[in-house]
Amino acid sequence: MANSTIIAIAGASASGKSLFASTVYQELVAEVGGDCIAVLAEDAYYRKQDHLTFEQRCLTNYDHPAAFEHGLLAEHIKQLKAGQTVQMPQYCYKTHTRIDDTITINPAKVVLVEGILLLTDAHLREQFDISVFMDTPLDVCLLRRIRRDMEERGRSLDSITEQYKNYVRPAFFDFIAPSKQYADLVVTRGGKNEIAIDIIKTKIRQLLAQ
Ligand SMILES: Nc1ncnc2c1ncn2[C@@H]1O[C@H](COP(=O)(O)OP(=O)(O)O)[C@@H](O)[C@H]1O
Ligand SMILES: Nc1ccn([C@@H]2O[C@H](COP(=O)(O)O)[C@@H](O)[C@H]2O)c(=O)n1
Repeated sequence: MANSTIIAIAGASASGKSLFASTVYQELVAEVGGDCIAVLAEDAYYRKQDHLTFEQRCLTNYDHPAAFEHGLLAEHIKQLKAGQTVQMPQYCYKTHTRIDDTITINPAKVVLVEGILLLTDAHLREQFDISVFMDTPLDVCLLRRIRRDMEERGRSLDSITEQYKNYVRPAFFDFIAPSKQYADLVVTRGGKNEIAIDIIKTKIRQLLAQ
């Protein structure tokens, strides 16, 4: 299957990107089937850090573009567009590195890609047909991140606070907020904005009908 449409969903950490992408995916996949739509996560492309100790990995700045293998993500998007299957890496936030398994992603007419720094990279931007920016207020993102990182990513309140002050907040102002200019659509209120979800679903249905 060639000529896929690639839809990027960017925005701050815990702005609702994953929820937005998975809601669109789940609601459409029931209707159109798994062959038509696929999801990639930028987080899956965090660099492998097997050569570092756990203590060293805790010091990495995970909000800087250098933390990601964006070249591999761009390559995978190109392969999907060319009708080829890719092996998306799997990432573990508890060990701060990839696990050995991969997830097979088959080419699909519409591919959703979600992640914090997607719109900051010119090579990636060239691959996107539609770009969405989740414009959730930063204090709301922080509250959601604290809860999520404690419940799902094995973090303490102290470690979340330190990482937020040193890396997450500065990266939002240095990289993420300036990348909003590249978005076609800006979504407020996070991953449960039903009107925005419906707009993207309607656009995808149109693409699938072509
Ligand atoms: N509009 C919303 N209302 C309530 N909770 C939300 C909303 N959007 C996202 N969340 C919750 O906030 C947390 C972060 O959302 P997530 O989609 O993982 O963000 P991101 O992928 O941008 O980091 C999750 O626990 C998610 O369920
Ligand atoms: N080992 C890691 C890797 C990443 N992070 C944080 O994840 C954020 C991006 O993922 P979202 O789902 O929140 O968009 C990013 O802000 C990193 O700080 C981490 O804490 N540990």
